[in-house]
Amino acid sequence: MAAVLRRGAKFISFGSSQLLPGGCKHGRTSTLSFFSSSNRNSSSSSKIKVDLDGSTGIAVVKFQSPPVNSMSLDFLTELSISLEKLELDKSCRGVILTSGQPKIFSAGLDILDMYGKNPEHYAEFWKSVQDIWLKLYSYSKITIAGINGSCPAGGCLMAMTCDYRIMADDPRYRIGLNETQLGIVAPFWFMDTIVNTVGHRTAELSLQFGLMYSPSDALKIGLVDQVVPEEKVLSTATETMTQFMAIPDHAREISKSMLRKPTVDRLLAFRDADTKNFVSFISKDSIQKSLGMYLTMLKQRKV
Ligand SMILES: CC/C=C\C/C=C\CCCC/C=C/C(=O)SCCNC(=O)CCNC(=O)[C@H](O)C(C)(C)COP(=O)(O)OP(=O)(O)OC[C@H]1O[C@@H](n2cnc3c(N)ncnc32)[C@H](O)[C@@H]1OP(=O)(O)O
Repeated sequence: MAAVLRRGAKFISFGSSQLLPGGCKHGRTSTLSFFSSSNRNSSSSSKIKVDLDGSTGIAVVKFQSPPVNSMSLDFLTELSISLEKLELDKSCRGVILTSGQPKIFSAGLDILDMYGKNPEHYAEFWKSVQDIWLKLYSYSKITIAGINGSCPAGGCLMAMTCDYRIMADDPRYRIGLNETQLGIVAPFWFMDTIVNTVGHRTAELSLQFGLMYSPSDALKIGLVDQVVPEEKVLSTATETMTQFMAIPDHAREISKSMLRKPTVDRLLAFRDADTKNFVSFISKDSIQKSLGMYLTMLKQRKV
């Protein structure tokens, strides 16, 4: 624990907030590529690229929203549509979520969607966050996160919805639910998800301190399942997918659903109340002030 906190102390501090170790800067343009082979089915919206290999049944869903794949309303909407199409596509049996941006899996929820907007926008944004979680946590197909970069807060939540997590072995990368570091509180279903992933005691420490883990520490607590060299993330995800695919789909699917249904049902039962809570919490002057300071710090932090 002390070791984890010491590592955490390397984060840049600003008031009560801390940042992930930086150093990487990103271009804001991206190049889209298309496959022509008849066995491959590629589609690309502006933020999500889908490459479905019909011969294996594996779809790679790549986030390509520079600079940091933050989960904006547009990002979430495009991802939701892509996942829905793949779920309906009988030729797809499994989905690998990964990033096309260097050093970042996803920077989590887009803070700009939670700052300086009106309550209607906050409600629409929050419903889209709930929607992507509900979709992924109850996704019938196999999901594997190929975590090829840092993965704070909402990024970590998205990775935790997957059936298996493989993280790149780069000590600069971090993963975790760091909400308390921003002065905000992870909602109950974020908490349920981490409890289901690492167990109650580890989740308590993790959530209260807003801990961000290196790949090796994340492996120790079971937040990720495997750590491999970065260049092997995708091939390892494909190999792992093949192992999942060896299990009869219906048996695997029903097992997943039985294990996750109580958690999914809890959000479904309180979805409207959760949206109201979010809107009222995020609209508070004190929270807006914290987020504003955090954004300023993010923008000023040039190394
Ligand atoms: C009782 C409770 C009831 C209800 C609940 C209520 C509310 C709370 C729930 C909210 C749950 C929140 C979940 C979240 O996901 S919040 C987001 C958390 N994310 C972070 O803290 C990550 C912040 N970012 C970083 O640490 C670094 O950017 C990162 C990812 C390590 C990358 O570092 P680096 O490569 O050096 O890149 P920069 O820092 O220079 O960033 C480039 C550029 O991107 C902007 N940016 C970064 N992250 C975000 C973000 N999450 N949203 C929006 N914009 C982001 C950054 O400002 C830079 O912008 P610039 O214009 O300067 O280029």
